[in-house]
Amino acid sequence: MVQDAYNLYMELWEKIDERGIKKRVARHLKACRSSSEIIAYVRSLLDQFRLLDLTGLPGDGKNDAEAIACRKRGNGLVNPRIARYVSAIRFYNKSIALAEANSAALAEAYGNRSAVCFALKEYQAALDNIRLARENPYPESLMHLVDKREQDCRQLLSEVGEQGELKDELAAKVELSHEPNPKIPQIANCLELKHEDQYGRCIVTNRDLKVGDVVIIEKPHSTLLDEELRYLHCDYCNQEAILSLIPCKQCSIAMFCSNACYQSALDSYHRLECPVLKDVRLLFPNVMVLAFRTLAKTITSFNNNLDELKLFTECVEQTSPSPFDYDWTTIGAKDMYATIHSMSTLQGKHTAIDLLQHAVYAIVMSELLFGKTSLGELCGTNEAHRDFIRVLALHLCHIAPVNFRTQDYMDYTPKRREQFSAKSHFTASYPIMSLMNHSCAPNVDRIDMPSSRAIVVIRPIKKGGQLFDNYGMHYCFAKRDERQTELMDLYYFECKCEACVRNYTIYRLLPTKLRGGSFASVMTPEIDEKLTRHDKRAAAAVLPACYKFLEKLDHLYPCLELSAMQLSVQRCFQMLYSLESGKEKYKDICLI
Ligand SMILES: C[S@@+](CC[C@H](N)C(=O)[O-])C[C@H]1O[C@@H](n2cnc3c(N)ncnc32)[C@H](O)[C@@H]1O
Repeated sequence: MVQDAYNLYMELWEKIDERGIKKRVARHLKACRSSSEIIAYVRSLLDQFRLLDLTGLPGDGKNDAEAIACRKRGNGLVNPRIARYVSAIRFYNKSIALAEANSAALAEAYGNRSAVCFALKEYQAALDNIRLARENPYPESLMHLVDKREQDCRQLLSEVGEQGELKDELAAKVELSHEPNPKIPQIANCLELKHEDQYGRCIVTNRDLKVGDVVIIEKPHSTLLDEELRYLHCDYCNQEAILSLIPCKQCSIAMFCSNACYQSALDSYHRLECPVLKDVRLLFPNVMVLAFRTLAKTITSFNNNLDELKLFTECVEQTSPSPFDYDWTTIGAKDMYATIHSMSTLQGKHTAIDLLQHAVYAIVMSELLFGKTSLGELCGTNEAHRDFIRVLALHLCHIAPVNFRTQDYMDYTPKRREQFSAKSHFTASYPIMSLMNHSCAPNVDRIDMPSSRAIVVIRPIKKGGQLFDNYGMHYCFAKRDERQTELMDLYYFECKCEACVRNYTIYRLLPTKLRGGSFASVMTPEIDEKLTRHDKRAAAAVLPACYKFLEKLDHLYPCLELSAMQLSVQRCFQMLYSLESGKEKYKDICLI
């Protein structure tokens, strides 16, 4: 088993340290005039210490024996005395992912999933799984069980009728609060891009914005599903699909909610990444896996024409376009990539050690692509092409940690007081939103939705003011020194936001500034109790009053009441708009 890419880079750094050549290596890296030189130098160091050995990687592939073992683990959980059906389905899904295409192991895994669907009263899903089982060599000896189940499903469906998903009338669509920009319909027309010496590019408003205004609703360029959800959600659209996931025919990693999603993934990135996805997941943290997927998607969108892609990236680097320069009503995949390629890379600000780390990552990614995917054949012995891929990988490794973000969904957590809680869903790249700079006391918040993200104003912003996002370092939850160190380490800037300049205190120590029960008059104990019970109607009803509170009392900022209200608003957003696990509906049938 080889070590992950982080440990590989650490080992390289230790060897450099042992040899007493740290300073020399750092000087050399900082003096490199191009990414190509950095890559060549780091490669020579890896070779010198004989560290780059990827032969021990497990690789990927179908494995019937493992598939059968997983199915048996699932079977252990469907015993009526245990009745952990949802956990069982996770094992069946893993079994489906691992089983050889067109095998009895695959057929049986579908067959067993159909049994659990039946137990969960999901009769249509049970029939779909029975069809999938029959499309594969399902054992004749067990066929009578499936026949009987099929008959029962049809009978029960004809009795109860097909139960369409209950449409949630409260899950209203989030909409922009102002006219959309005609060329960039995902943003309000009042937003403009500016450049300021202190921040670089930033987004400002040309009109007053009030609390509750939704000003951006953006779809991601690329996403990467959280590892824990691999056997529960679709790898392409990220939706929960526990009863209907189908496997990639080649790898044991990606599962999809439909053939349409499978095909879309293949056409945009999965065909190229498929042979190495398991290794890449093993070797890299999520943001870097998304950098890798972005690389695969980009090569694919240029139809593997590396010369054209090279010319294109050179042109983007010379002209430095911003996402505001494109007409998004007609934008194609290539220009879409330009909006990623021109994201902030912190060019020139990297420390030598970061350059070393990212170069190691880029080299490992490229080696996997050359060694195990069709890109090896495509590049052949063309060293210029290989060099270009390494350089492009390095560029994306610089972009990813600064710009790619994770977003949440609401998982069903029956053991907690609040039955749903936010859990990591996927990592995503958003070209427009990533132009927002950070403040430890942000004036906007994010609404995570199933396949997009919205930006909503949480403090009034005057005409000409900048929209400030929060990069995970909020003054309520971390002290100034801690925030500043973190922001410098990750994003290379010294934060001079109002919370840093005025040294706002953390949440627990914030002063209360309202006399009487003004906060409690909006967020009454009764409403709070309803929110705890996940009452969406209550969340929708209380939001306008929360906005009014934040708008009217902003002059008292910072204080406990305003921060508490911002937290309540975030809680309402999650309840109303985030993807919510459907597992709750099985709570009376089984243990989740
Ligand atoms: C995601 S980008 C934001 C957009 C960026 N300004 C640009 O030009 O593309 C993050 C980078 O913006 C800069 N930045 C963000 N917030 C900042 C702040 N409060 N002060 C100074 N620079 C900031 C830092 O260089 C940071 O690494």
